[in-house]
Amino acid sequence: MNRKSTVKSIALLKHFQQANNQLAVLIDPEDFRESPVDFLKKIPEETSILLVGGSQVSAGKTEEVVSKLKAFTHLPIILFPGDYSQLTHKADAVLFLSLLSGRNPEYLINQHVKAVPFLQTSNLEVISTAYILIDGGCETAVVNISETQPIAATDVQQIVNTALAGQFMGKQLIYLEAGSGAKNPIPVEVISAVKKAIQIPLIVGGGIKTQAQKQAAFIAGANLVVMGTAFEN
Ligand SMILES: CC(C)=CCC/C(C)=C/CC/C(C)=C/CC/C(C)=C/COP(=O)(O)OP(=O)(O)O
Ligand SMILES: O=P(O)(O)OC[C@@H](O)CO
Ligand SMILES: [Mg+2]
Repeated sequence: MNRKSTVKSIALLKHFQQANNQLAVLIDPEDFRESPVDFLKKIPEETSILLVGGSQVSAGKTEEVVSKLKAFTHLPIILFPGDYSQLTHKADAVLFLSLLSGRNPEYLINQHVKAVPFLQTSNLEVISTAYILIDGGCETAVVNISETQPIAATDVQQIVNTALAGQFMGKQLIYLEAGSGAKNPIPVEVISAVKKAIQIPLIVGGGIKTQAQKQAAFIAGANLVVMGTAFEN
């Protein structure tokens, strides 16, 4: 497969820091039933990262899907876990998400403590990520699972302050999330305000379905755009 397979040779955080206009495709292990070969053929040629994770995934599913994909692609696979039980040695890295928009200690710190015994036995690259949920105009899985509220898309000050708080805490990435299948993606005004304020790479995802929406997110300052639902069957 003629993709950007060179990415794997450098640490993935470095890749985020150095590259712009990157596309990551999100695979929800719980819903992944097609052949990995067909899936890899269908996603855009420009895809440089595969994210694997879901808000609720049954035991063993993530490892099974990562192994299947690994057999057919050199693209780096980064876990995007809704729960520490999704961790697997078969992936290359994990977004160590802390849900900073919410006030639920389980998703701010407790999942992380529970992940440590696994991580101590693993070579997974751990990428500390400030995960910020913005209202995308509909109910989303992350809101339901985490029992937290998203920040209103109009509250740009609170979003910027949350992102900067994450940076000051030492997070290595900011992820602005409208929620999987969101009606409204993160507004470009929000992306550019956050981008202007922070010095670390910015990931944007949720509700991005078209080339135009993806391009708008890049122009506003997203280093990496995540698309999932658009490529689900
Ligand atoms: C630190 C470790 C090991 C895990 C992080 C645990 C935390 C803090 C998670 C943040 C909250 C959360 C539940 C995130 C889920 C992110 C995700 C994979 C969303 C994708 O959602 P889908 O499962 O595709 O949604 P649908 O149900 O709509 O398909
Ligand atoms: O499924 P979509 O809406 O593309 O969202 C991708 C990702 O940001 C969800 O966590
Ligand atoms: Mg899903």
